[in-house]
Formats: sequence, structure tokens, C-alpha cells
Amino acid sequence: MTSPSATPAPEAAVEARDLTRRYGGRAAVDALTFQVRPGVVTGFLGPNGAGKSTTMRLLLGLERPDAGEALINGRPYAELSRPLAEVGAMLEAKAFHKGRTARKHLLCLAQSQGLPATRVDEVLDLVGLADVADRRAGGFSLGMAQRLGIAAALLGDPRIVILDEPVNGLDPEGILWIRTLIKRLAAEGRTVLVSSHLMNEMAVTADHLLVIGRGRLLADCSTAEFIRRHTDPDVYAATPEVARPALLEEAFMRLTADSVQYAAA
Ligand SMILES: Nc1ncnc2c1ncn2[C@@H]1O[C@H](COP(=O)(O)OP(=O)(O)OP(=O)(O)O)[C@@H](O)[C@H]1O
Repeated sequence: MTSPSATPAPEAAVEARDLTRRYGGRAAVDALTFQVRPGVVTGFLGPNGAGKSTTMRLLLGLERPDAGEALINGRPYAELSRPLAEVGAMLEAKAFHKGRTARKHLLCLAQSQGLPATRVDEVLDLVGLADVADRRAGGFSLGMAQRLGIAAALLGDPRIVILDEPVNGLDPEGILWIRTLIKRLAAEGRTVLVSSHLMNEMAVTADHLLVIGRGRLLADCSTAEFIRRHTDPDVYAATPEVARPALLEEAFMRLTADSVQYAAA
């Protein structure tokens, strides 16, 4: 039998090390250090302006850190040889050329990354857009645009998926669809990092939480542990276990109350 110490710790798929990004002298992301593990859904939470989107942009090489490192499979995004095959992301649902059809949009992306064109129809099927694949994406509803964004993120069949507010503005059916997909991606062993403002949604989707406020890490633990630690003990004790996910919002408010800030323009 192999002793646990003989097994090297797997390299974190997504990692921030002392990650810092400043705008005009103010730190939007402030010495953040965390790892995101495969096989579970990690929720990325924080009040408005906490630095979630900036952190995701840093991880995806869309911005450069002022200090520290943002790593995908141990390397900065810019050093990945086939980025879409390693990490898929949706930061903004409507990030496509409005005059292009959904299929054309995905084909262009596939070609630019050396991915097989056959993958385009696979992801269109996966997200339920096969029937509207030849319609111009500019006419898509928000729900359809979100699905197209997710199709683009999954084009390279990446082991890492990063989604910024994927359920924003969706109807209940769209929310349920994304929730089911996100859980399946994690169950397949992928690393899934998802930001959201919708606490009820995170409570039923995320296994693990990273919570930030003013660019700093406030919590890094399982969702159940987060609720236990940050809920009033009497309320926690009086709430049956099945109902405890509903306490996430209160726990989040208690933890982040001091971190809500609105910087003067
Ligand atoms: N390009 C930029 N130039 C100047 N300031 C910026 C820029 N991008 C972000 N910021 C500032 O950095 C801080 C963090 O913003 P960020 O969008 O990362 O937060 P967030 O947690 O994603 O917020 P939200 O939940 O509102 O989307 C905010 O104070 C924001 O105003």
C-alpha cells in the first residue's frame, strides 16, 4: 500500500498567488491567494466591486497583474499552447459579432484555435441551440446568448471552466439548465469556477466557496462550513439540515457587511 506522503499533491488547476491588480493606486484585487480544485463546483462570491471579474480577467490573461501570479495548470494563461483546450470561459454573454450566425461564430473560434469543425455541432447540441444554429446571434435572447457563450467555453472540451454570472437575467428554466450543466461538468472531474450574486442559486450549486471583499480573501471553505461558521448559532441550531442552504444569504451578508463599498468616481 502506498503511504499518503508518497503521492505528490496534484497541481491546482486554477491558482492565484498573492495576486494583485491596482487601478489608479487602488487595489481591485489585493494579494489574493487561492486554489480551485477539480471535481467540485466552486462559487466565487463577493459584493459589487469586490474584484471577482477582475480576478477572472487576470486568470484568463485579459489583464496583467501588478504583483503575484494567476495560473492555469501551473502556468500564466499567455503561456498555454492551446488555451481553449485547457480552459473555457464565459465572462460576458453577448461577446460575439452580432451579424454572425451562432454556427459561424463557433466555427471562427474553432478555426482560430485549431479545433475540429465537428466540435461546433457537438457543442450546439449540448447547449440546445442546434435548431437556431443558422440564425444571426445578434437577434438572440439573453438566455440564448448565455447558451452560445457556454457553447464557446466548451468548444475545446476544457478541463477547466470559468463562468462569470452565468445565470444573470435568465428565466427559471434557463437557471435550472445552467445549474444542471455546471454540476455535470464538475461530476465529470472538471474544475468549475462560477461567480454569482444569486445566493439561493449558489447555495444549491456550489460545493465550495471563495468569498472576497475589497479584493481580499474573506473565506475559502465548503458551502456547508461557510453557512455553519457565519450564521447566528441559535438560528443555525433551529434550522433543519435540509433547510440550511437557505441560510447562505444571511451568512454572506454577515461576513461581507464591512466590505461593501462604493468608490467615488
Ligand atoms: N478597467 C478598470 N478601470 C478602473 N477601475 C476598474 C476597472 N475594472 C474594475 N475596476 C474597479 O475595480 C473594482 C473591482 O471591480 P470588479 O468588476 O472586478 O468587481 P466585481 O466583484 O466583479 O463586481 P460586480 O459584482 O459588481 O460585477 C471596482 O471598484 C471597479 O470599479
